[in-house]
Amino acid sequence: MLTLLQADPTQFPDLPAEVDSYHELFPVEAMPSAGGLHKPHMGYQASMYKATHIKTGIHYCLRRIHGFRLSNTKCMAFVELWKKLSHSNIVQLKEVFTTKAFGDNSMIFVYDYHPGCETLLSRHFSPDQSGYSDPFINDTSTPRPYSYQKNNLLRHTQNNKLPEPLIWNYIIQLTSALRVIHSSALACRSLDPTKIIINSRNRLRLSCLGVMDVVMHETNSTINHVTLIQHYQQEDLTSLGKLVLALACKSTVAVQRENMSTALDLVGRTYTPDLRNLIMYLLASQQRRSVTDLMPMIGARFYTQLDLLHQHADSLDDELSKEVQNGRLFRLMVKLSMINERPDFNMESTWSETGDRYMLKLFRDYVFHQVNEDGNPWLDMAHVVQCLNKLDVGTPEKISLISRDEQSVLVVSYAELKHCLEQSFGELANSSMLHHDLSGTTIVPE
Ligand SMILES: Nc1ncnc2c1ncn2[C@@H]1O[C@H](COP(=O)(O)OP(=O)(O)OP(=O)(O)O)[C@@H](O)[C@H]1O
Repeated sequence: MLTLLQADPTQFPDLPAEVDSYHELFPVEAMPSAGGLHKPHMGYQASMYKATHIKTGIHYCLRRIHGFRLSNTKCMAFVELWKKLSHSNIVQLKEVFTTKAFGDNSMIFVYDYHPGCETLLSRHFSPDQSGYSDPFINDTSTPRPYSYQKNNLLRHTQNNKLPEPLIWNYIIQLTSALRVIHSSALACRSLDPTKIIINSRNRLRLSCLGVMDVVMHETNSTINHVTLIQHYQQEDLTSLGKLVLALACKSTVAVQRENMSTALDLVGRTYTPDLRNLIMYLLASQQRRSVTDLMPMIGARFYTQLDLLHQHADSLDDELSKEVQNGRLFRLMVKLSMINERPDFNMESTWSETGDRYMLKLFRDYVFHQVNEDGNPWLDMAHVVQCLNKLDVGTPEKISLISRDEQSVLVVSYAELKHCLEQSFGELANSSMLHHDLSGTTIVPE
């Protein structure tokens, strides 16, 4: 449903009808009020839109960096690397281009669209979650007493403690993404709770990938970014440590330098030593760290995660197999409906009422228009499903089809009915201009 949302032109008069190969733009987040500015994003204003690809109809997420001129195309090498990177915990980058469609020079990053996601910040650190609002937050000049910070953090951790298995679940997903990113000689550079999206099943995805490489390359073109990658990768690991610490304390205040040791104490008291050790390792920025060193720390929790994923995949398989059956019956019903009571075909007004088609018409009555002894409608889904399945298979079982005036009875097998259906649909398909079925595959009339 979310993918079908369309913007109301009166509400968003400034939205262009088309941007490069995309149309039907819809702001993913509230647009700033008239005269207001979008939030700054590494020095640039940024906004997010859902959009539809004009040719394929596929939905994408466009991240627009306002007022950005690309004068150096060297950074596009990073874009190519990001485009090739595919992983279940990252939002796939599709393409990057510049556009004047918004009336300025904008840079557009096109990503896969994941409907119904929110950011990790809004899931776990939103201001309306009890205990998050910090009375000092709006007045940075007011000194924050140490005891206040400590008590506040204590209150947070005790009242809003996230279950430890959930935190390890996040760690496994995030390290999994970092592992492929770092092994592709790239760095995430935006590992913070506003740039990680999460769906209702706790699947995390790193978003905004590649933006820093383009924007920072541009503003700092003298620096050789390739030589800095290792440095950025180390920063990713520090950011991961901060993120896990913030999650464990359920507070972004925990990662402020002056609160860190209190926060680590709290983690030690609230969670297993393994979690604290992992955070300590990640925050030890004076030593060289690697994402692969985290694997032994995760240990057997990995198997738990794998088992949960397999269970989920099994339940999806079950659901999918039901849908496959539904699809099969749906196609059968479409064929029947296309034949039954067709007003005319090849100038023949009685085509659907004679021969094979007459039997199919009586069969339609037999399946869908049964009545009970009192003449009232008899609505039995199991009867419908059973009949359609027998028709699809073409069983030798015979049924009696009664004419509407009840003057004649035709005894016919499902195999014969199936033959009638295929013959009649074949005639229709042969004379239609488009020899395609509803799934887009060519119909070869039998
Ligand atoms: N690929 C995506 N598919 C669907 N929704 C997304 C996608 N990427 C981000 N979003 C959603 O778009 C919204 C805005 O994302 P954005 O990255 O701008 O976060 P933000 O919290 O507004 O951070 P910032 O203030 O730094 O821009 C968020 O609600 C996020 O859940």
